[in-house]
Amino acid sequence: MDDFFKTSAEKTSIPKEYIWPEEDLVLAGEELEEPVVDLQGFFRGDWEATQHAAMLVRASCLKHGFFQVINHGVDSHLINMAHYQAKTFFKLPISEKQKGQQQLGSKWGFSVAHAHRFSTKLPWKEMLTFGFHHEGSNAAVVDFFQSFFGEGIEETGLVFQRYCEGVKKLSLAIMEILGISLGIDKSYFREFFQDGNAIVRANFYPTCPEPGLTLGIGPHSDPTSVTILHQDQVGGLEVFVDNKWKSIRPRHDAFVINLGDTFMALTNGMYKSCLHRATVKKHQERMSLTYFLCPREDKMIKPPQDLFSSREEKPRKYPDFTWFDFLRYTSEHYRADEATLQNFTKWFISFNP
Ligand SMILES: C=C1C[C@]23C[C@H]1CC[C@H]2[C@]1(C)CCC[C@@](C)(C(=O)O)[C@H]1[C@@H]3C(=O)O
Ligand SMILES: O=C(O)CCC(=O)C(=O)O
Ligand SMILES: [Fe+2]
Repeated sequence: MDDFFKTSAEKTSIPKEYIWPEEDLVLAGEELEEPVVDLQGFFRGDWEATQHAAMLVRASCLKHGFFQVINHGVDSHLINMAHYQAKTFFKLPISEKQKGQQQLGSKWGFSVAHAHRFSTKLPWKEMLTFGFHHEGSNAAVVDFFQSFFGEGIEETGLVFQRYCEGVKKLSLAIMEILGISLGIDKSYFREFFQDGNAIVRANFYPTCPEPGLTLGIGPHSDPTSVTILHQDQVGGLEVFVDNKWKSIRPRHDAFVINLGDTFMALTNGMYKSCLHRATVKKHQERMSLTYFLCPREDKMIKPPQDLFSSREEKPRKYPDFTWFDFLRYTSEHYRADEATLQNFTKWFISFNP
């Protein structure tokens, strides 16, 4: 592990714990031609533009669960400030960052490579993770930063508090568009997530002496509902479509949206959760900010009536479960990969026949 903290010039190779199997390292061939969905018309209340946006969202969610949004309503200055604060945090001495070290059994705080949880296929990244409640106190994020890292980090907390409030609004707008795209009541999913929360994470991917042997994050779909991600201009995010890894060209004006397993279950498998990974680079470090939208923990994950029928053509694909059950599975029993929902379903049914 000590190697991780050396400067890139000092490193000649990477520790074996960071080396991924060859099948996970197959290079991306081309860029994904995913739709960029313009939300301006939706926010203005323009019916035709909203239908067009919903149609693009539907096509990409039926296929792979990935799209980008522009004119998303989150202030670009606020996004820049959030990146700046996150970068400033990751550049602190390791001893400062470790003051708020993620503890075993907790999701929150600073962690390097999940090294306290896993011992192989470690991701080449540092993370800072905290929670954000949609209906929580408007000082909760500031409180998190102060209690984990002490005084002097208030500005970072304030910026992230405002950033989360902006992204929360976007997340609920996306829920409305997803509802429209599925032909159900447009407020159905917005209301479902209104009292939800988010796992918020800044990912920092340092430069790597052997980028061809490791990954910033391995192939997985997010177990959460919808992920709203903002990345810098370096690039590294890749999505698995048509049996190939495809790279995503970063757009500063866009948020990346990818569906997670919980949303797939909420649509009875109709919309796909997106299989993705992140690569790292030899000479460029990279950063991304992720907002993993989650329902309230006791909410039942069950598709709305229109998306299944008791007759043969649309049977239920997953059991009724709560987000609490699924979250516990992915934090205590299973490291998220491409088959999380499938394996959770088997595991859950074996305990709840
Ligand atoms: C519920 C969660 C588990 C993870 C953090 C949130 C949402 C996404 C999950 C994760 C990012 C998927 C890939 C594997 C993982 C271990 C990671 O590399 O960070 C996952 C997260 C986690 O368990 O911390
Ligand atoms: O950094 C990225 O582009 C991807 C991050 C990611 O997939 C995750 O944090 O779940
Ligand atoms: Fe992810």
